[in-house]
Amino acid sequence: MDLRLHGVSKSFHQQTVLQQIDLLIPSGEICGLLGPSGSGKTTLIRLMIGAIQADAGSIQIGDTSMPNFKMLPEIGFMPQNDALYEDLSGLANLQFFGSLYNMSRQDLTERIEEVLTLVDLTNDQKKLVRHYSGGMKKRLSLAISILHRPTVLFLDEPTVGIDPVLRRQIWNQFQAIRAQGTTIVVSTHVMDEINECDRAALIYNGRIIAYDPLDRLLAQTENGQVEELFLLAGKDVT
Ligand SMILES: Nc1ncnc2c1ncn2[C@@H]1O[C@H](COP(=O)(O)OP(=O)(O)OP(=O)(O)O)[C@@H](O)[C@H]1O
Repeated sequence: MDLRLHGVSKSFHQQTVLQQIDLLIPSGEICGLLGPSGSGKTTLIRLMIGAIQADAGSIQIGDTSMPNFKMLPEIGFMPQNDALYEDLSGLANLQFFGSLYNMSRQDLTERIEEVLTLVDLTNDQKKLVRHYSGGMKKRLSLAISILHRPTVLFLDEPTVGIDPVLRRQIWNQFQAIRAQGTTIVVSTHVMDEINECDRAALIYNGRIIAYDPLDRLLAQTENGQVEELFLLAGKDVT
C-alpha cells in the first residue's frame, strides 16, 4: 500500500520536532529515513503507524487516514529497543505475539516456521531469549513484526549495534520481505545503508532536506556520497 504524508508537523511541549513533512512512498518499495540522532526519524515512524497524532497535516496508508485501529493488521513495527520476553524461548515469544492476531492455530504454526526460516533462527527457537546474542534478538524482533503478514513494515534503526556481516544478512532479509510485496520504511543513521533502499528521505532538524529515488539522490552529489547533501544543506552529521 502507498503511504502519503502531506504537511505533517509535530511538536512536543514547545519543541518543534517535525515541520511540514511531505512524502509519497510507493507500494512495494524500501524507503529509507536517513538522519542524525534526534532528527525526528522515530517520531515520523510513530506518526505513520498511528501511535501518535500529528499537530497538522495528513497521513494516509492506502486510502485510510491515520491514526486508525482498522489498519493494525496491515502494519508491522519493529521498535528500536527490542520488546521481547527474555524468560521465554524465541518460539514462545512468537507464539505469544502471534496469539494477539486473529490467526488460526494451524496458520500461526505454519507462519512461525516460515518466519523462523526467513530470519535463520530455526535451530535456536527453543533457546531462552535471555541467552540470545544482540543480533539474534534483532532477528527475532523482525520475525515478530512480520508474523501477521503486514503490507507495510516499519523498522526503527534495525541494524544499530549489529556487525557488518550480520547487517548484510539482515538487509537480505528485508529485500526478501520486500520481494513478497511488502512496503518497508526503515530508519537509519548509517549513510551506507541508503544504498539498500529504493528511495530515501534525508532528515535534518525535523525537515526533509532531500527525498528521491536512490539514483536521483546520488546524482545530486559530486562523489556519490549522501553526506554531501547534508553538508550542502549547511549541516554536518556524524
Ligand atoms: N514523547 C516525547 N516527548 C518529548 N520530546 C520528544 C518525545 N519524542 C521525541 N522527542 C524529541 O524529539 C526529537 C526527535 O526525536 P526522535 O526520537 O524522533 O529522533 P530520531 O531521529 O529517531 O533519533 P535517534 O536516531 O537517536 O533515535 C528529540 O529532540 C527528542 O528529544
